[in-house]
Amino acid sequence: MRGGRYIRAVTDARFSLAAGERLALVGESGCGKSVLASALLGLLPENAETAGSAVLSDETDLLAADERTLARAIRGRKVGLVPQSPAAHLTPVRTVSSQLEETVRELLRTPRSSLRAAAEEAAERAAFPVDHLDRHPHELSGGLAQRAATALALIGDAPLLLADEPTTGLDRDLVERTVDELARHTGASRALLMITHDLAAAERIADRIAVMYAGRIVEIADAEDFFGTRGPRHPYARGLLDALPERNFIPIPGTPPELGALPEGCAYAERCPRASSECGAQPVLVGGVACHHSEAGVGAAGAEGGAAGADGGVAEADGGAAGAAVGAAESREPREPREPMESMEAGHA
Ligand SMILES: Nc1ncnc2c1ncn2[C@@H]1O[C@H](COP(=O)(O)OP(=O)(O)OP(=O)(O)O)[C@@H](O)[C@H]1O
Ligand code: NI
Repeated sequence: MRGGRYIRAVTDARFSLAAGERLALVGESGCGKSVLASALLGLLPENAETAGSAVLSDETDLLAADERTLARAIRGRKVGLVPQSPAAHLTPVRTVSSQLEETVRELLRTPRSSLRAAAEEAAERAAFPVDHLDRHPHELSGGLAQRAATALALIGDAPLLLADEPTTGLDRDLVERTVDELARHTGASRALLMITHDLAAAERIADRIAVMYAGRIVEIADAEDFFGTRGPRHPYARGLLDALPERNFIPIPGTPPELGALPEGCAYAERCPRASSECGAQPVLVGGVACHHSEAGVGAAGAEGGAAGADGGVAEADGGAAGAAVGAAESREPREPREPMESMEAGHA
């Protein structure tokens, strides 16, 4: 960071993503979600450092790839990005058609004479109205700009879509429409990593939920369990759900810690109703939760603390071995459900 400060924006992020799976990464502002996404796309600033790996099923390591490989072979082709702010992502001075045509030409090598038809096809895929193709981004509503950006993200037929806050600033109706459209574009063989602080949007779309706090994934769970009767197991995740207006509407007291001044132990301890002296030691993610006092969940009493593996293969399949990953299938063929994992860590210098 400026002034020579070094912060670890993301630490020990471990997860897998199977072909066609939809994972929502949730957490409060500033917890490191976008840094994680940027790391996967090779879009971190020059002075950022990463460690570990993020491996696709064809063994491409997103963290090891150089800029040339990222630009030529990965972005758009293996990982499609649905941006946070479509209006800012689209080029203001060019029509939607010309931007689609350019991407079609680049990614699909479509001959000049067929570009317009290919752009129309790309538009239709994302439900962008063809009669708006000759408009400039500022002439579009928020929803249509989002569809234009989604159309661009889908052109390369990448097996993984990465959407960073795709619903920011949209009203509830539009949030639901956007999320449903993302669901339509993913799930068969195309996986989705959706970053959001909107838990309702996450619930609507995700198969699994990863909760991030102060740069770490503190819980990863099947969405059904997380939002259902079992509920979240990490006190922070529980707090997030309890804070929802449609649930208990009880905000979590306090604020997240500065990433530059994290405690040695659990970063949530100072806000946590369950904190004890044990929390001075960093809890590791075991069985899908990183907490010394994790909630056992309904009907599973006793899966406390260090009861590693009390939950069998729930947590990230690799049983807590160091390693994280994004695996997404390369082809449309069905794949085995879980990809191997490697570890990943990203920090800002
Ligand atoms: N380019 C950068 N240089 C220095 N620090 C950065 C940079 N980008 C992000 N950070 C820091 O990394 C931390 C994580 O930021 P990040 O943008 O990933 O949060 P986020 O979870 O995506 O939040 P939001 O929900 O607000 O988008 C923050 O403390 C932020 O200040
Ligand atoms: Ni962000």
